[in-house]
Amino acid sequence: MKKIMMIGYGAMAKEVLARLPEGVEPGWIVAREQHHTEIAKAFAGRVQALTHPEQCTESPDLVLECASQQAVAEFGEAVIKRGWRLAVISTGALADAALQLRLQQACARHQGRLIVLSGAVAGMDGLASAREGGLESVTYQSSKSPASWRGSMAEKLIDLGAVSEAQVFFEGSAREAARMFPANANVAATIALHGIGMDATRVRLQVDPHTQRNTHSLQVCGQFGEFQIELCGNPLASNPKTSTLAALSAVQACRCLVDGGFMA
Ligand SMILES: NC(=O)C1=CN([C@@H]2O[C@H](COP(=O)(O)OP(=O)(O)OC[C@H]3O[C@@H](n4cnc5c(N)ncnc54)[C@H](O)[C@@H]3O)[C@@H](O)[C@H]2O)C=CC1
Ligand SMILES: O=C([O-])CC(=O)C(=O)O
Repeated sequence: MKKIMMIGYGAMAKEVLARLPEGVEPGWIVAREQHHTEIAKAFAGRVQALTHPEQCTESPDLVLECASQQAVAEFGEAVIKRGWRLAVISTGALADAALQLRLQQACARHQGRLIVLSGAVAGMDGLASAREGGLESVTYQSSKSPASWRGSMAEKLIDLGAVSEAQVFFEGSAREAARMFPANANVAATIALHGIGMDATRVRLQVDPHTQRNTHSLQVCGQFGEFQIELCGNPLASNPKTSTLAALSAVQACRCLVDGGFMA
């Protein structure tokens, strides 16, 4: 049996835990203290609730971050320094160049591993391949419902209750998008990390009052030619900001632990 450590106990973490493949079980969940009683009840004491990964006295087969950019900053280095494998979904944390460097250095020094999950988007394999030949431009647009943008910086840039047509309210780099919209624009960072980087990747964020879905459009031009991808993702019922596919990418990483498959 493979044992994972989950960081976070929100919408995505619960979805992933509910879909864990046979042969994988949670051993530890790092969560805020107010969730510890809920965790004890949900797993009848079989899972240890922790406030920090360092409280774990064994070695998880995989540490899965499904929490926040802040959690990556808070715990990432400690996890990697123990030589563990850390798969992150809050990839926008790596828009902090100093943090990215610290995590990379920790990997090199301690034989740990940092895995960038593909999350809510597809095509990261092709984008990474295209980079080998040289990329000219990478443009990403995210389009979501007003409900998906509530509670984010979008509320300062546009009146979400008053939009009657799809409207772009932010244009900038992946680095800016990931830092300004930590719960909504991790995909921008994921694309940047597989492609031409945080500053050269162009990002547009749109609110569309006529959709319930999270649509990710990617346009890539380079020496290889060009490709476009449009992915219309169903959000999780428990969090309209978060696409179901993002949770499934974490489930797939867990499946690789048991079937020996390739973990991107
Ligand atoms: N890469 C991608 O394609 C995607 C990434 N995401 C990101 O995944 C993460 C999880 O998403 P959801 O579960 O939907 O969010 P959520 O808000 O439903 O749950 C997050 C949970 O993590 C916990 N948490 C946050 N920081 C923590 C910390 N430092 N220590 C312990 N617990 C902490 C919160 O208390 C909360 O329970 C978010 O950062 C989100 O932006 C979401 C969708 C797609
Ligand atoms: O789930 C999505 O559609 C994308 C998302 O929240 C993110 O990029 O952070």
